[in-house]
Amino acid sequence: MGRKITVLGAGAWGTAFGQVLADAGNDVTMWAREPEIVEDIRDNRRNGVRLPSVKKLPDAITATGNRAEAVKDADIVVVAIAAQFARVALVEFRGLIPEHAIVVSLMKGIERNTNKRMDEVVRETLDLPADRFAAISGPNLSKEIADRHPAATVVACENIDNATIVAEACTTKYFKAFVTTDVIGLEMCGSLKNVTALAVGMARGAGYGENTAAMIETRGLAELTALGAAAGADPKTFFGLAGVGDLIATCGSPLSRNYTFGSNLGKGLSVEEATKVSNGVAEGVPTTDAVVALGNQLDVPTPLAYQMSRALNEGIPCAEMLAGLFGREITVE
Ligand SMILES: NC(=O)C1=CN([C@@H]2O[C@H](COP(=O)(O)OP(=O)(O)OC[C@H]3O[C@@H](n4cnc5c(N)ncnc54)[C@H](OP(=O)(O)O)[C@@H]3O)[C@@H](O)[C@H]2O)C=CC1
Ligand SMILES: O=C(CO)COP(=O)(O)O
Repeated sequence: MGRKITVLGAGAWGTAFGQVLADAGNDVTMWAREPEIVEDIRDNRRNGVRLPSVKKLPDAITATGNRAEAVKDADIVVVAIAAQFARVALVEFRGLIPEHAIVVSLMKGIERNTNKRMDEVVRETLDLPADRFAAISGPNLSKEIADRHPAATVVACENIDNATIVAEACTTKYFKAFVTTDVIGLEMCGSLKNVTALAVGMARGAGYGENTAAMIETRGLAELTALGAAAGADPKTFFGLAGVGDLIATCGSPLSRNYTFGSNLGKGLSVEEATKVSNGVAEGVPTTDAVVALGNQLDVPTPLAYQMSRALNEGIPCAEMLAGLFGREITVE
């Protein structure tokens, strides 16, 4: 049975996921703050600004810039806003979202200054009980999914029945959703892999090859697993689609904004220059410092995030960033 689903944020992933939801038989309303994007989706079934590769979105997608109208009677509300702006954007929806609706986050980031995950930010801002919050994360490069290439993802909710409702709502012939109750694990995977992708991109941009990339990915995985476990996640989550799976996709593709941002740094661009040429939000950039802070808070070493933070804040070159990953002492892997 098709549901009424609203997507807040018509960026690349919000729009591509809206298409998945429409393909799965749901009625989809996109909310965007820019009138040009609303009009383009509503009148032309296009999002020429954020997802130009899709020439025609499904007829079951419409758009509005009116918040109350967007979420009225929604069964599911999907949030796909740049993580650092989630709080400020969502506060405007407080009290508007129907009492029964499940709220789903697609976002992959940790909030700067509070060091909070998106499940914490969304629930706090909307005053939402845990059983009505779900997160979706996995190897989901938006352009490939918009092209309907086969892919899979994971839906996490403390209430497995609600995770299943969301998974069913986004299942199509080409998009497969698995479920879990490990919300913290899923959030940590999605956010922290972006820091690793920045570092791998930087190494690639600097001209380093497979050994270097494999070293960063493996050490990155160990770091995000340790931090995730300390935050309360199930370590097994890090070895599934949302962990290793997303690391492989994000660290291996120029379609990733984080990888590309890092690659531009590795080629010698400054953070300002890399930001200017970035095609959408590179969540790893603000998340890196939040990961270092979270590591300090939880007493977990985060050498990769720390060195990446030096690259972003102090402009250290890639060779120095990588040299700083390891001490002189020989340790057990
Ligand atoms: N692209 C991908 O492949 C994937 C992305 N994700 C995650 O999904 C999230 C969204 O990514 P994506 O859609 O690709 O990013 P984009 O950069 O394409 O879009 C970001 C969206 O956030 C909106 N936004 C930013 N600031 C505000 C604000 N103050 N108020 C309201 N809306 C705001 C933007 O609106 P505006 O256009 O007005 O600026 C835009 O709709 C990120 O956390 C990302 O990590 C997860 C999986 C895959
Ligand atoms: O999360 C993603 C793929 O799963 C998208 O990565 P980027 O945000 O780096 O583009």
